Amino acid sequence: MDAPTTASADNGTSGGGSGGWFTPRKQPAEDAPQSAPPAEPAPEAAAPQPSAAQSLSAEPSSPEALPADLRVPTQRSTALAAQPQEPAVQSGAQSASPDALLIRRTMAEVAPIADKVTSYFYALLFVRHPDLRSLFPAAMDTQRDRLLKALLTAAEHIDNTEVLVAYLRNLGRGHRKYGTRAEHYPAVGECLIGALSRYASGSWDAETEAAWVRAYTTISQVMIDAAAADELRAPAWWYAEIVAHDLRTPDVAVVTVRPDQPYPFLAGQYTSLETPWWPRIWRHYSFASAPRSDGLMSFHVKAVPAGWVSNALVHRARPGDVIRLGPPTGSMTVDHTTDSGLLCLGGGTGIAPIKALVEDVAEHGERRTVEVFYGARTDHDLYDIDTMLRLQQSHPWLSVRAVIDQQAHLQLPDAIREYGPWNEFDAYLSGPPGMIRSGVDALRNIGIPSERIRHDSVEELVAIGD
Ligand SMILES: NC(=O)C1=CN([C@@H]2O[C@H](COP(=O)(O)OP(=O)(O)OC[C@H]3O[C@@H](n4cnc5c(N)ncnc54)[C@H](O)[C@@H]3O)[C@@H](O)[C@H]2O)C=CC1
Repeated sequence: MDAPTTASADNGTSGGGSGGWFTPRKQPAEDAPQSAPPAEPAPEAAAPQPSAAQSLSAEPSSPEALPADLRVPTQRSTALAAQPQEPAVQSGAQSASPDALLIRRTMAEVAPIADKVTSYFYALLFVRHPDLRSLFPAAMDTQRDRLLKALLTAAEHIDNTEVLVAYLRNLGRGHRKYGTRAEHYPAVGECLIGALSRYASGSWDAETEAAWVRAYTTISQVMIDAAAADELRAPAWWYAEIVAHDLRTPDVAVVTVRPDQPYPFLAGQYTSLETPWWPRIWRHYSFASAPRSDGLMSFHVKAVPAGWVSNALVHRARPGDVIRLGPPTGSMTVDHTTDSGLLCLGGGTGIAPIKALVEDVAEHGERRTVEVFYGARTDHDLYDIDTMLRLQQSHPWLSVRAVIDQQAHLQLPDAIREYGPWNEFDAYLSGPPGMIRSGVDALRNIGIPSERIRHDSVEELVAIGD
């Protein structure tokens, strides 16, 4: 996710109130590409929405989802769902706004029946707007619980304008690859309110509805504006040809691709990826290398049980196949304005972005200490250890330690306690959700402040599989 930016009332958020329900203030270009859905099923491997450790306890965001699919990092300060008569975003720390309170009341009522609300929402959407069905994947299973979960989190963080706006801009940009257009937003908003009003009937009233309309109008306007601005500078998606496919273990492949046009990204970021075999199903993968002069990019993919995309990438994809990539996103990137050491924990395929970060430091010619702990269940699972050791040989500032659960009888986060001190280090964590959680705890316990701990969203990591 892009760094949060402060938004003013005019910052693309002032579409509410007039012109009917959720009527966007301005339309992006009419010829937006036709393709995939304004929603995305769960990710498989890489991890969206890098966030500082303080957002662990909450539900950080998914960069790809429905317009109302809001998962935002935790800090709270301001009001997105603005005061009545004042639909724009507010700034400054303050207690919950009246709209936020109304929205949370709705969410509290629907939380126990989230499944019903979600089903009803999609039923409404597809019955009233059958043309939108083709924007979603054929199988909606993984989509089903995303929206409500996201809304619950948005309700929780509705007053956190800064983070929410940054998140929504990212979401708006990310939606371009689905073929989402400005005119789709009112349809989603009306069906969302239709579903909420039906299932939150105990607390629903005109005031509550007005609060939701304001909030959704604001949300959709930020996304629409961001998509329109992005259209001026970047394609909605990139085609990328697979140029190498290296099966490192029976279920882990390193897949190297060549995008059809320049693809700017930063080491530590991730993208969304769609295979030709599962149209409109996008999954997130971290880039496994820093940007290269030849433009090639690679991903480490582990086939997970019932993972459609991951299994296709590992077992079916071959050089010559063409995939699609969404825009790069994520902020688990190296801060080159400091010379602090980097403490990096990579668990399993989580080593992918860590390798990219190491390459990034090397390219910047910095001689910062970089300490990598690479965790795996068995030594066979250390599929990229040779690459990491080669990097260690070339760079005296880099040290790589393998932590094998079976041999060490401890997991990655425990291992770092035996080294250090780490209090002068910036920490980067990449791997399974359990590792991120316990890693953050371990790092905090050894004195690394939260704001110096970076990782992708645990929320997204939890939602693994197809
Ligand atoms: N940017 C990111 O954060 C990325 C995350 N991933 C995620 O990494 C995971 C990789 O899966 P696998 O290779 O199967 O890894 P895995 O499940 O085999 O775990 C790898 C290592 O992480 C540590 N670990 C795992 N669970 C832990 C826990 N609960 N507490 C403490 N340490 C734990 C252990 O040292 C283990 O050997 C996937 O969930 C994938 O989504 C992958 C790429 C990038």
